[in-house]
Amino acid sequence: MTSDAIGPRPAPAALAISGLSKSFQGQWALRDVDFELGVGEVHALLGHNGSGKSTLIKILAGYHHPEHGAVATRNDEPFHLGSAAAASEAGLRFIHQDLGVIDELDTAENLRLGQAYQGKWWVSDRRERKAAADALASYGVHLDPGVPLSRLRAADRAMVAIVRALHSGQENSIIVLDEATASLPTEECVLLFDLVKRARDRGASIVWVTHKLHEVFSLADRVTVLRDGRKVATVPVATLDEPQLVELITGRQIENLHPVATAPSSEVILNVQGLTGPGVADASLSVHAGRVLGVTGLNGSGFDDLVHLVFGAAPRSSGEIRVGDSVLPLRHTPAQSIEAGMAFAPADRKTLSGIQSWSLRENMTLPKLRSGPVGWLSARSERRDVAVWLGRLGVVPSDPEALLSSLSGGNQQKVVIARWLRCGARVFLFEEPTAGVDVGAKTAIYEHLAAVVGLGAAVVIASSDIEEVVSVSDRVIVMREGRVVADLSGAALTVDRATAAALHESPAEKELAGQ
Ligand SMILES: Nc1ncnc2c1ncn2[C@@H]1O[C@H](COP(=O)(O)OP(=O)(O)OP(=O)(O)O)[C@@H](O)[C@H]1O
Repeated sequence: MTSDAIGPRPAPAALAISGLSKSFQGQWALRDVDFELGVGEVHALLGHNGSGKSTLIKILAGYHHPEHGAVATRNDEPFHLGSAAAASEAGLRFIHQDLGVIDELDTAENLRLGQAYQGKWWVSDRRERKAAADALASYGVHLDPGVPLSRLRAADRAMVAIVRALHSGQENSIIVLDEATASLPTEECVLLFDLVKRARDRGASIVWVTHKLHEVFSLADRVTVLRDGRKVATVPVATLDEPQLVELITGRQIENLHPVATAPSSEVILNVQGLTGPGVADASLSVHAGRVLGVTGLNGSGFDDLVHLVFGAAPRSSGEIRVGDSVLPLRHTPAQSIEAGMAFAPADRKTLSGIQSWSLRENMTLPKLRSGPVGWLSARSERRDVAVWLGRLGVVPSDPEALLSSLSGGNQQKVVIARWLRCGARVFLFEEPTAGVDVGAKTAIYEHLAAVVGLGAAVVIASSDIEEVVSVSDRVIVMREGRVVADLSGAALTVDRATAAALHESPAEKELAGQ
C-alpha cells in the first residue's frame, strides 16, 4: 500500500499542506509532503523516528521555514509560514509532551495563561474559578479549579492543556498533539481519548502524532504515514489493520513485535530485599540470569522510583541490594552500581542520560565499565564499534560524529539504549525503554535485549505500558502506593491481572497476600 486509499473523507479541509520540503545541512527532512486535515477530524500522523513528523509540526508552528510548499487553512485562505503569530492567528494550537502547563499554578490560573475564557484581572478569584470550572465542564471535564496541577493525575493535567487549547483557539480550533500520551499510564489515556472525541464532535480538527498503534485504532479517522521525509500514504483507519499499518511505517512486514526470549537459568544475578527509600516501601525482587523482570504500576505508584533506588540514583534508607555475590553499600552511588555490573537507562533521557552538545560517539562511550567488551578499544576501533551499534538500532543519521542535538527525539533514545547495551553489563535496568521509539526500532531494541538475555544478563524493564511489560517479561511485579502488590508469572501473567492490581486490590494481590 503506497498510495492514498480511496475512502470517505471529511470536507472541507481545516488545513491543507501541499508540497512541503525542508532540509538540514543538505539532507531532506521533509520532501514534497501533502497533508490534509478535515474539519471535525482526528488525523493521526505516524512515521519512524526521524521520518519528519516534528519537522512538519515545527514548520506549522513557525519555528522552521520550509524550502518549498504552501499551507492553506479553511476556505483556502493562505497561511503565512514561518511565523508563530500567524499560526496562532489561524487558530492552530500545539500541545507537546511536556503539555506546557505550570504545575505550581492551579487549573484556573493555567487556563487564564491561555486566555481560555474572558478572565479579567479585576474578576474575583471566586468568579474566575467558576469560569474555569464552566470551561472544563463544557468539555465534560470535572475538576476543582483551585487545585494546583502538581496534585492532579497525569491525564487531568493533559486535559487542562487540551481544554486551554480548545478555548483559546478560534471557533473550530486546529489542535496538534505531539505524543501527548507519552508519559500517561495506559488506563488514564482513555480519559484523554474521550475528551478528544468530544472536541472532534464539536468541530475541532485534531492532528494526533504518536508511535502507539492502538491509539490510531481507538481514536483516529484517518492516518498519514511519513517515511524518510516523504508521505507514504493517507488512509481511512477503518480500512486498515495493525500489520498493514506496521508495514506502512517500516516498509517491511514484522511478525513478532516483541521478540524477547528468555534463557533458562537458576543463578540469581540481582537480589533486592526490603528496599525502602523515596517513593518505595519494603520492596523485594530477584532476577535470574537470562530473565526479564517487568516492573509496572500507575504514575506515582513507585515503579519508576524502584529502579532509581536500585541503581543508586536516589538514596535508599534501608534494604539490601546484591549483584551476584557482591552486596552494595547502603549509600551506594551510580558509579558503584556500574562498577558492580549494572547499567541504567532512565526515562528522562534528555536531562539524565544524554549530553546534547556531544557527538554520538562521545555519548555512547560515557559509561566506563572496568570490564566488558568496550573496555580497551583504540580510538579507531571505538568509532567502528559505535558505528556498528548505530547501524544495529537503525539510528539516523548513523554518523558517530553527529551531535546528539541534531537527532530526532526517538533517535536520541536509541543512542542511549545502544550505549548501555554495548557496555556488557550483567544487570540492565531500563525505564520506559521504548517510549517515543517507532515500531521498527522497538522490535530492534527488543531483539538486542533478547541477545543480552541470551548471554545470561538479567534485565529489569520498568514501564507504565502494562501491555508491553507483560508481553516482554517472564515475570512482572506491580506496584501501588510504593509497595509491591502483585507478583505475576506463568499463567497468572496477563494484562488484565496486572492492570487490576495497578488500580485496586485484585485477585492477584489477594493471592500474594495469602502466600
Ligand atoms: N535542527 C536540526 N538539525 C539537523 N537535523 C535535524 C534537525 N531537526 C531535525 N533534523 C533531522 O531531520 C530528520 C527528521 O527529524 P524529525 O525530528 O522531524 O523526525 P520525527 O519523525 O519527529 O522523529 P521522532 O519520532 O524520533 O521524534 C531527522 O533525520 C533529523 O535528524
